[in-house]
Amino acid sequence: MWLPSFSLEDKLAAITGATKGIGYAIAMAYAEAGADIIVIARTKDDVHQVVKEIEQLGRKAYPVVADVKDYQSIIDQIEALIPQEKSINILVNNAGMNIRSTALEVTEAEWETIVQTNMRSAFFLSQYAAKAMKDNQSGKIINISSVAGEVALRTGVVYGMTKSAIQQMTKNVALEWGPYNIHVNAIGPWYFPTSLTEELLKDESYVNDILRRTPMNRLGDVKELAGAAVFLASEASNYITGQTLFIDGGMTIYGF
Ligand SMILES: NC(=O)C1=CN([C@@H]2O[C@H](COP(=O)(O)OP(=O)(O)OC[C@H]3O[C@@H](n4cnc5c(N)ncnc54)[C@H](O)[C@@H]3O)[C@@H](O)[C@H]2O)C=CC1
Ligand SMILES: C[C@H](O)[C@@H]1OC(=O)[C@H](O)[C@@H]1O
Repeated sequence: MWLPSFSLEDKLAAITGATKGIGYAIAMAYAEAGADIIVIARTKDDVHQVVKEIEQLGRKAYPVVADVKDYQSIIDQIEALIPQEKSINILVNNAGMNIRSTALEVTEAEWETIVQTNMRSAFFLSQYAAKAMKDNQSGKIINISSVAGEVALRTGVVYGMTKSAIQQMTKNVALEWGPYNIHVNAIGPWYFPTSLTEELLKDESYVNDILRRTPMNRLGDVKELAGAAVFLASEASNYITGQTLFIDGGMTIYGF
């Protein structure tokens, strides 16, 4: 057999921000690939709606209603919810947000919100998941970064800093946890229509600016990102760790 397995059968995946946009696409693709899902987001009704959709696929789903800034609440809910004999096999640190202030305008409050949401939560949830993965000598962590972690965007210095940090964290913990067979990778999207980008993408001239920087001359579709997320969660990526895979229509290689 040469074709590796892309199946997530019998795996338990925890996904932050799993009720909308990229996180929702990943959650549904993982369920279709056979995984049970811990659905983590802030809005109770949204979380329970996604739980229902996953159960309709024949998978188990566990609702965790929390703000990732309060990552301890997430850990406590997971500990209370999942059966003793189960533990997280896959963690997707997806939840993220941006406040698009210029560097001269950024406030400390904005800094704290962006840093705690995008960076601190990802590290401490990774640390929590990795402890069980180390015992199992197996695990997959996928961090959702952004092209903003690789190149300068006009959409906020603090956001870009957190995404660069996510890419560096991916490398560092991949180095430390490689001996435990824990694979840690990141995905760096360019623009995908979601609620995070909805307002921006209503501006035709802004979209034209995006397309001028995009060799494929179009925005992404979250379904095109879900496939890479399944690959990085499956056995098919078992010798890949510490990498950031840019899913960007070619944007990060566009020189001139
Ligand atoms: N949509 C895009 O064009 C791009 C998105 N990204 C990244 O992809 C990830 C997902 O973004 P989208 O799906 O576009 O956003 P979205 O806003 O459509 O969905 C984000 C999800 O995360 C949840 N979330 C946000 N802050 C949270 C918090 N503090 N606690 C718990 N849940 C929280 C939201 O409720 C939602 O379910 C983010 O990390 C973002 O930085 C990166 C590059 C481009
Ligand atoms: C590509 C960026 O990550 C994108 O830019 C924004 O303004 C949004 O915050 C998205 O994350």
